[in-house]
Amino acid sequence: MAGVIRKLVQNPVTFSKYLTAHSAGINSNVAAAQRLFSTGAIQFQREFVLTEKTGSKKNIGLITLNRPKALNALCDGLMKDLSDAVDEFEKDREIATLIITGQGKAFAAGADIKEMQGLTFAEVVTGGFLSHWLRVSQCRKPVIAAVNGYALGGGCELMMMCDIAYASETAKFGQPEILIGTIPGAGGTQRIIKVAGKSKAMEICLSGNQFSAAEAEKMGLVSKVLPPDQLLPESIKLAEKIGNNSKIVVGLCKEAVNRAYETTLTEGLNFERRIFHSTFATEDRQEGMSAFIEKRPPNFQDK
Ligand SMILES: CCCCCCC/C=C/C(=O)SCCNC(=O)CCNC(=O)[C@H](O)C(C)(C)COP(=O)(O)OP(=O)(O)OC[C@H]1O[C@@H](n2cnc3c(N)ncnc32)[C@H](O)[C@@H]1OP(=O)(O)O
Repeated sequence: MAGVIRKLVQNPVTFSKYLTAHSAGINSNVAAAQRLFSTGAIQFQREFVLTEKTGSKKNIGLITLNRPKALNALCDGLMKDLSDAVDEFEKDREIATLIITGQGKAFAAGADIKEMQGLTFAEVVTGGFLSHWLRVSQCRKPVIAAVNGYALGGGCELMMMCDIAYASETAKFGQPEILIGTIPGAGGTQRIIKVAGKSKAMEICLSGNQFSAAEAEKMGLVSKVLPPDQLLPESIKLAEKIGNNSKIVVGLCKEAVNRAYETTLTEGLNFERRIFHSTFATEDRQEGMSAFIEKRPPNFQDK
């Protein structure tokens, strides 16, 4: 029974037809499927994105961009699915850390050129184009990009929206928009410069040249380069390490680090001090320090 339902839910269209067809009939199957969803035993498989709870405590939300035939080109549907998946894991109190990776030989080969090709200025200005794109950068929980292959254009920008990036030795990066008559539109001209400086940012954005994972690591775009078979296990290990800390304090720490992007050093230092003070209002700060003194591991309650 569970096997049948598992197959059905892996295809949302089939599943929704199934639910309709059986609404008046074999309701026990429907109820069983709903039970599996509600216990989290099965995650809803969207058209362009797979989600899975992983790690030894099942507290890591793994999101896999799943449009491999088009090298995970970021069409509107995929970005909507990605945004929904981030919503799902952000709401789930058990999930500590998110990981985004790609199916096949690409992380993402950029925005969908076929979808953009016919658009006019009026359509992109008035049509809410890019409206789903901010979701990853607005996630309160830490997000790790596990870059398995091409991260080009919007794919490189998506990686930079994440908090930490690990890359496979085979990954390729670049902002090739200039080669197709446009410019990066989701942070490429703004975020590379913060880590790599003006000369590198200009070189990357004006030439459209691809660069290797080793170069990305050297310029600080990714923090670790790994053999392909180690990419996901090492990303999960890092996500679990982060997940062992207090969720509330991790969220505050992420906010403080991100503030450095947006503000002056003096304002950033003031903000950091206030956030530091605010951790003293949490039970987890008390627990962490007590655990150290009592020479035992902390038992954080996310309070
Ligand atoms: C919805 C929000 C939009 C936000 C916009 C934000 C601003 C961002 C702009 C961009 O990202 S512009 C796109 C930048 N990316 C590129 O220019 C890369 C394009 N792809 C390539 O250069 C090559 O595909 C490759 C990555 C170097 C790989 O080459 P390879 O020879 O190995 O494979 P292909 O045969 O070229 O590709 C396979 C398959 O995938 C389709 N495809 C690849 N990239 C895209 C893409 N960006 N958009 C749409 N489709 C893509 C490619 O067309 C092939 O499919 P078929 O044509 O054979 O059906």
